[in-house]
Amino acid sequence: MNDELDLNKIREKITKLDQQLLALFAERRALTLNVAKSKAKQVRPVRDQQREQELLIRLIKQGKEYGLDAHYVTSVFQTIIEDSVLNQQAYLQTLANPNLEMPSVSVAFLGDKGSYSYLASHRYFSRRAEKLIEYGCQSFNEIMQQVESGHVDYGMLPIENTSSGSINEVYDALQHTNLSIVGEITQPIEHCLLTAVNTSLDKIKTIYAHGQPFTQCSNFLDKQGDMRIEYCESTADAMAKVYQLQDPSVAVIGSEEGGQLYQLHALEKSIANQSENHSRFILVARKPVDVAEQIPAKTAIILATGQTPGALVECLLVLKEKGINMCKLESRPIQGRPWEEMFYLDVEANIKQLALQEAISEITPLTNFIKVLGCYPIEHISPTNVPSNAIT
Ligand SMILES: C=C(O[C@@H]1C=C(C(=O)O)C=C[C@H]1O)C(=O)O
Repeated sequence: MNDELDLNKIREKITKLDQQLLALFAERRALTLNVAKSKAKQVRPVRDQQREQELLIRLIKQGKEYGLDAHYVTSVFQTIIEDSVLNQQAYLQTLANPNLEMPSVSVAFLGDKGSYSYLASHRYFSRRAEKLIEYGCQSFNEIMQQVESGHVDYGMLPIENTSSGSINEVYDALQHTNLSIVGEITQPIEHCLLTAVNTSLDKIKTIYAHGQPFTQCSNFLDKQGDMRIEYCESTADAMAKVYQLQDPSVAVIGSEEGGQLYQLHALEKSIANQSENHSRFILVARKPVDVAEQIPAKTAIILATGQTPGALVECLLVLKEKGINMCKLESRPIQGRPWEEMFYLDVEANIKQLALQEAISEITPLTNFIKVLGCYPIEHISPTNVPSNAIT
């Protein structure tokens, strides 16, 4: 056969090219680490969106010469840049906190292998530690206790989801802990219906899952008619159970990636109510971290105001006056004090910034209680857009 159309030969060439691409990705990554070292010396911000935009416009133009679509080139390079920025941030964080540089770290999370918290932990530490010691827990309180007692270094806790909202249990646990928030990560949640054996949707009679995925897939479940629902402590527990049963009438809601660890396969994909389904996780530790000046930071604060009219507004006005952006406001009841609320605020500022320190000093007398829960690098990298005339 003509060599050009010999499938095995073509695939061999593709395999070789892919390997070369990987080597080039790694070489680029190493160069961007040198960029981070240079920025550390000059105290320049990690992100330079003007440089990113120039680079994207040039690549789109060059891509067109190779017959490559502008959207394809943009999305590939946005992913590469996101990795480069996050890697530089992780490097600068270890410079600012030399004690964080450890060959192995231990992390407690909800569930076992395959849970969304497990996937988030692995993704978070893939840039930060060579070895991850996993500690699966049965509840959020157990995670907190494991970190508080020094049994593990970190705890990974889901705090909000784009479709089901805030995770109240975690907010409540934060009221009673001395742990600090030291990091965050946003994990795409891609719910699938997974089964252990070959089967079809009409045969499924029982679904195992954690409460959160149930809420997030309510539209899909409503359409399925009569199905028994078995609530589990975690997605990983649910997956282990379904693997053990090897039954064509049972299924579990979980990620395809997590399911692979239990030899489960997807019967239905993308079953969440919202197609863009993400969970934000926070990482807690016994000691706070310093956030390097070159990195955008977020500070989490909890406070309780008196029952006077406008007390919260007064606090928020201080932030406005200091030019500090609040990116989240959540309220939760205070146990034992009916109708009183604890407010959780996330602000886009570093606790080392004078403006935030002054704001906290001015807010304190307006409150009955105030505590900084932690200051940590913003892990979300919004992609730099290119002008539409560069694409067309
Ligand atoms: C590598 C740099 O840092 C960041 C990452 C970039 C990249 O990966 O190309 C570009 C600009 C910066 O946002 C740089 O400043 O050159």
